[in-house]
Amino acid sequence: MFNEKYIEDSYKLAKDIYAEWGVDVENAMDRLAKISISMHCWQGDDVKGFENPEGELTGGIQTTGNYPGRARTAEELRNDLDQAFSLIPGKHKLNLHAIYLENEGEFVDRDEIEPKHFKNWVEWAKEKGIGLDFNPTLFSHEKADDGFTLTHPDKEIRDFWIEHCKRSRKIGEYFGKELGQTAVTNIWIPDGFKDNPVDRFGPRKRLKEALDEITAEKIDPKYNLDAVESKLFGIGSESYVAGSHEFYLGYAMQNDPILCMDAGHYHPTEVVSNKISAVMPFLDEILLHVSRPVRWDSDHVIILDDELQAIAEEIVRPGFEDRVHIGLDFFDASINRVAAWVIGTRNMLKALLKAMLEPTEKLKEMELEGDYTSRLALTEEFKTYPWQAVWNYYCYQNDIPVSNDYLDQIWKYEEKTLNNRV
Ligand SMILES: C[C@H](O)[C@H](O)[C@@H](O)C(=O)CO
Ligand SMILES: [Mn+2]
Repeated sequence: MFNEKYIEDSYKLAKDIYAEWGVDVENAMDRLAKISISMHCWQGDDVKGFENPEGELTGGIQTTGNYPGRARTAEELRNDLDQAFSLIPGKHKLNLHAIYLENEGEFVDRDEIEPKHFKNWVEWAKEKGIGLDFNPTLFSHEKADDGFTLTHPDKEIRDFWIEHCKRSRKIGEYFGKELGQTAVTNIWIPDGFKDNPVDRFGPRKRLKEALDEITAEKIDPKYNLDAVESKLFGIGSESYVAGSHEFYLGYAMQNDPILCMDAGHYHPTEVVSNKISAVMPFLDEILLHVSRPVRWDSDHVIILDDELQAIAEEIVRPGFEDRVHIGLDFFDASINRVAAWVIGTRNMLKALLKAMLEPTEKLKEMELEGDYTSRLALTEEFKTYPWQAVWNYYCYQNDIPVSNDYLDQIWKYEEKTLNNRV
């Protein structure tokens, strides 16, 4: 157990050190407490869901690893989520996919989903006092097996997926009404070509028309916000993806949906952190899928690396917390899945706190005066300022295990619960 005296003493020291720079650590902790991270359900079961868990994961995304203990039912997944949330400070949200419906033994196809299939999730979320977000699932289905959904040349298939997305928005609206927190319903489609297409325009035109039809019914943004997620390429769609960044940026600028940017969905030399300030002058709100691509869109658990820190800074420095919805998107089946959630979500929070402990206004002044030497010297120094003492205190105050102490709970849960799932 982390020593309480050590936590309190080091916090006091850190508080004084930051105060020298005019940084109020208590304000930073209050600011952090207001941020809700949307934790994704699909880390808990390798994106299998409960519609057809034996089915194959398609859409050009992949989980690798066979660590024991994957959740096999909604109840198991909720128990795992309870365990994860108990090790993360703050009140957060859960991001659900349509395939996480509860269909009471009956097959419910994607064009038939209704709010009632998610009522247990809503009851659970009410009990926990958390919000829910939603995603239609346009993969892992026979009607998506050829890699096309909303852009499909066959109108019947397109209509099937349009109906699925329409119903998904109504489920988002239901979440918003029931839980008193706006749900974000995010559309991601895998549609694309392995090799160079002749017609690049046709699928994009069909996608625009499909989105227009999906969003034709106005839903009060108090309850549901639509989001559209772009991608550069996927496995099997290396040459062309219809829903590219430019496509959805244009769509979001002309229409209501908010833009979703996933950290793994760009060329490896491009970073989402640098895109936030570029789109914010034009868009009211955005959604992020914070992920970690390693050589490809591999969806590794996010670590406290430079890009995660830069994303946090780009949210915090301009004060965009109310305009940027922070969602996580990673799925690693090679490690304890509850730990994956806890490590990734704690890292997102750490990065945000670290950014909140920066004397941004002073650094901006230096920049405006052209003193780039001080800017560089200080931004480097602040990297090793005692933010960790503040983070530890924040966890301690929230009654959440401090530092690696949370691992004890992970191992106990693994032994008592996860290891029994054979
Ligand atoms: C399961 C998610 O919807 C999926 O990861 C999507 O958000 C994505 O990023 C696909 O590459
Ligand atoms: Mn994503």
